[in-house]
Amino acid sequence: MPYDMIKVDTNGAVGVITLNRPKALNALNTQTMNEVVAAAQAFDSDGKVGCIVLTGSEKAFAAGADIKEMQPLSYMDAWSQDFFAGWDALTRIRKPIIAAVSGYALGGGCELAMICDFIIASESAKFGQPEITLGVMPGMGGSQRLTRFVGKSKSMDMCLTGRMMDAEEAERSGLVSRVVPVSDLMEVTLEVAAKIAQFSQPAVAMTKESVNRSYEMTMAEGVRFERRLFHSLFATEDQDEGMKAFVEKRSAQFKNR
Ligand SMILES: CC(C)(O)CC(=O)SCCNC(=O)CCNC(=O)[C@H](O)C(C)(C)COP(=O)(O)OP(=O)(O)OC[C@H]1O[C@@H](n2cnc3c(N)ncnc32)[C@H](O)[C@@H]1OP(=O)(O)O
Repeated sequence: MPYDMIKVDTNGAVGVITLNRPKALNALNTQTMNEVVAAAQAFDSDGKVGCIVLTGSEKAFAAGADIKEMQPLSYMDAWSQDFFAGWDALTRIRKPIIAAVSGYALGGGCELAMICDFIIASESAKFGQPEITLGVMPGMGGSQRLTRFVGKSKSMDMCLTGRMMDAEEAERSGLVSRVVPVSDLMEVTLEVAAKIAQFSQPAVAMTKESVNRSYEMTMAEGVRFERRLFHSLFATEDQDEGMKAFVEKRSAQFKNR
């Protein structure tokens, strides 16, 4: 599929999706959404890809949903299209998606980064949910995901004032997993993604599923769910290979089966 709003590439076993609307600071319109989802689905079904990276530019990961596209919408337009529901498809991608964020990650940009499995930020990253300044509110999951990441108090502060959080505050609050210098962002993120991609794909996918389920289940249900997935991995050749390789003091050669 030809892409206009994104660039798609691979780096070894890592699939890389780069938002590419620099003049609009990677504002997320419907076409961008459709292309990101299509590219992520293609990587998800490509057996040679073990991990996906989603990134933007140095100035902006994404400055939000495209305000110029949204501005003329009526309630009926938004409701009948179930506007933004298309992004939910990303939550069904089974391979890990890492967001590599530099510059602005605002509104839908912050929400898109949070849909990913974890966020690596550069020192220039700025996160925010400024929808309140536009007379609306987060609509791509921000009020829910941000609250789970940073807690009620800070989430209320961010969503109700529209203020931005810098990378240092985002790391301290648990929104991002690590902060690196701007010039190192892609190198570090690709290294992290390549490390994940070398592991058994079924084990990685089930680990992702299990961590994500912790948001939706009670502790007791979640622990039972984890244990069932753990048991099922003993049906894979990779469990046999991984443990045999440890005992034999050699590197495991996973076959993703
Ligand atoms: C998904 C939901 C439901 O949660 C909703 C949302 O995401 S609403 C959008 C939330 N985002 C914002 O409100 C941020 C809007 N942008 C800005 O405040 C500023 O652009 C900035 C602070 C990020 C950067 O400022 P500056 O460096 O001065 O650049 P600008 O000249 O403002 O922008 C350059 C260029 O990009 C266009 N742009 C920026 N953001 C958006 C956007 N979200 N939608 C559409 N277009 C955007 C901006 O209009 C400029 O283009 P031109 O007007 O020069 O053609």
